[in-house]
Amino acid sequence: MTTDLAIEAVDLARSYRTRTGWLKPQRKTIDAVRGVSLEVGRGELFGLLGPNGAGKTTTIKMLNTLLLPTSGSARILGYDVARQPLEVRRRIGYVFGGDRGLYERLSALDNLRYFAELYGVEPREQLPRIHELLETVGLKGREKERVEGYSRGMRQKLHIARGLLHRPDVLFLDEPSIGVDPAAARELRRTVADLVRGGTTVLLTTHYMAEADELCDRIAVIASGTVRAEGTPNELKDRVRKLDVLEIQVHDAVGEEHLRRLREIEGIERATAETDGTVDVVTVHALPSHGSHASVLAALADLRTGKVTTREPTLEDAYLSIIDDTAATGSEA
Ligand SMILES: Nc1ncnc2c1ncn2[C@@H]1O[C@H](COP(=O)(O)OP(=O)(O)OP(=O)(O)O)[C@@H](O)[C@H]1O
Repeated sequence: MTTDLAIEAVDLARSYRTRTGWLKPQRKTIDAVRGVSLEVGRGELFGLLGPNGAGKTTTIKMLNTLLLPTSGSARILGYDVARQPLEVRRRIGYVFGGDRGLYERLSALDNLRYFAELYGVEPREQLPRIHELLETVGLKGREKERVEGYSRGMRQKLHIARGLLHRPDVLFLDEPSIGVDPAAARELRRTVADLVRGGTTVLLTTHYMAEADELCDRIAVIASGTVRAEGTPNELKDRVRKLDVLEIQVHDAVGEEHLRRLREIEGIERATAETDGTVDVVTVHALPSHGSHASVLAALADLRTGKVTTREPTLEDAYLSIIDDTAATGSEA
């Protein structure tokens, strides 16, 4: 079967039926994914971003045949996920973040041997393939150690090696860098980029915007089960390029009232505050027409303010603006 598309989803939807309450159980339907359409070309690295509960994992589970869609359809390399699941499974790998799925008491080598057997890798091919993958993910030399002594980054690399044993054409990576330190996360990104250079198609979910910006060819932002925006990282950033982003350090606690005052200033589209433990940082997205910074500082006049900086909008700014629009149109679930 030949097609240029590695992943194609058309109006994919999935609802879950749950029961709430104990004495008087009530049935509830959750529409986790409500009509997602996506096209990912062969060899592309495609990112799926969205807040908690947006429907990313549910979408991935339908694409990798773990869940049947309630409606809509999807094809992987031309094979239908509902009607040809075995053809699909042979060609995909699935790596999810976290601690599940590895045997702690076994070495990395024995884990990979076990999974190679399970995935039906030819016995003669198993060891060479395992050593090649240990090299690819940077675990060579540590393969005889038990997984229980592995750091989180090493486990994630081992997960990736496991997902690649049967040479899948399409790899689903669900939050691969969750809980991984910055240096290990950088190495993981390098591994993923190398895979894509080698021709593997990757669908990645992540909550780390810098990671998505660095890695992804294209991104879909999903919220409340539907795609809210799609494009290259630069195209998404273009949505907020017209805005000035202002960051103000504040040495007192910033309250809701301050943010409300800021949002009332004409030309200010968004105001948020974050703390790094010692200092609060207020971030303001403003139209260039909003005038001087004086009005912003006036709204924070009762606080001790420090450095004020302006910077280029990032993918995170674009993402937050897309998610804000979703909330503003009242379409949150
Ligand atoms: N097995 C299930 N039974 C009932 N509801 C579920 C089930 N799995 C997911 N959901 C619900 O479906 C919605 C989408 O969940 P999903 O896990 O796909 O989101 P997500 O975007 O992957 O979130 P996160 O970033 O938190 O992993 C959520 O409201 C979630 O509570």
